[in-house]
Amino acid sequence: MRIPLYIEFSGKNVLIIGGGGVGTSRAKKFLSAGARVRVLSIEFSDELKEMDVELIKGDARDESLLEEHIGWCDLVTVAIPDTSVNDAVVRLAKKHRALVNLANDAERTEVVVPFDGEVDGIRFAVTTEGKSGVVARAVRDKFLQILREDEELLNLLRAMDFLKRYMKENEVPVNVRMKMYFAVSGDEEFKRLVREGRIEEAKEFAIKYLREYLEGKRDVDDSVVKINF
Ligand SMILES: C[C@@]1(CC(=O)O)c2cc3[nH]c(cc4nc(cc5[nH]c(cc(n2)[C@H]1CCC(=O)O)[C@@](C)(CC(=O)O)[C@@H]5CCC(=O)O)C(CC(=O)O)=C4CCC(=O)O)c(CCC(=O)O)c3CC(=O)O
Ligand SMILES: NC(=O)C1=CN([C@@H]2O[C@H](COP(=O)(O)OP(=O)(O)OC[C@H]3O[C@@H](n4cnc5c(N)ncnc54)[C@H](O)[C@@H]3O)[C@@H](O)[C@H]2O)C=CC1
Repeated sequence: MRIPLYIEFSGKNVLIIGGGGVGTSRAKKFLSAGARVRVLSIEFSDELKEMDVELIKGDARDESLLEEHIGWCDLVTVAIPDTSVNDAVVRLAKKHRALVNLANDAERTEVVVPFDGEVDGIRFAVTTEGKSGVVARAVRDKFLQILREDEELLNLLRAMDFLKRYMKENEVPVNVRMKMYFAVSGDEEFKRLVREGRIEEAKEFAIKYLREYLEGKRDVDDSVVKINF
């Protein structure tokens, strides 16, 4: 089963097999994340020729060539119509401990490159695992619209991010931090300030709440904490 992860790609080596439309879009994505990108292909798109990527002219059916470049990479993407090279890619990637993305075989791919979106620091990724890119795109757009219209949620993120940083900087112990996240975010006064977009006041309220708790002026029941690690 595949699980979602956000992985730092800067400094990682990515090999893309196939320099057509799909290979070019993958190259852009990994390059913008700071990866070193190498494209192995018979032909290259004009766009790729202008990009900061290494172009290796060759046929992926040549196994020694394939192994040389798979040995270099952390992740290999197959973006050619011919699925017959997939077996060799999967085998060599296993040998050299590289991750495999098969853009030409959604069922078999180890890594999925999802449709992703971001609104003011909230990131999400959507995949139908190959059932339909059109639908995954529509879901992505729907999520974007929902988040953009939810000013309250975006304000809550700003206030909660501030509270977390404040407590970590001030070395508030983790059990108290966990308690505060749930207690403060569930407090009616805090919620009202967030709803009304009064972020600075919400931040001040959160710090005051924390101080009162630490000074024993406020009692918070352990049951407010919704998760226990
Ligand atoms: C498994 C996966 C590969 C992976 O993980 O790498 C995969 C596989 C395949 N896609 C196909 C087709 C389409 N792909 C798109 C678009 C995108 N597809 C992407 C990801 C993924 N595509 C992964 C899972 C995503 C999921 O399913 O949820 C995006 C996000 C990222 C990217 O490609 O860089 C990119 C967004 C670009 C953007 O946002 O601009 C569109 C629509 C469109 O462009 O709107 C269509 C046509 C319509 C359709 O098919 O619905 C085909 C069939 C080819 C054939 O029939 O031969 C296969 C192969 C197969 O199914 O085996
Ligand atoms: N978003 C996705 O994940 C999508 C995936 N696909 C899949 O990706 C495949 C590639 O799509 P496009 O980039 O549009 O095709 P394309 O035909 O534009 O590009 C293919 C590239 O691969 C190169 N190539 C072909 N055989 C090769 C070999 N043996 N060794 C080295 N290079 C070789 C060609 O020179 C060309 O540059 C499609 O056949 C389809 O299966 C298609 C659409 C979307």
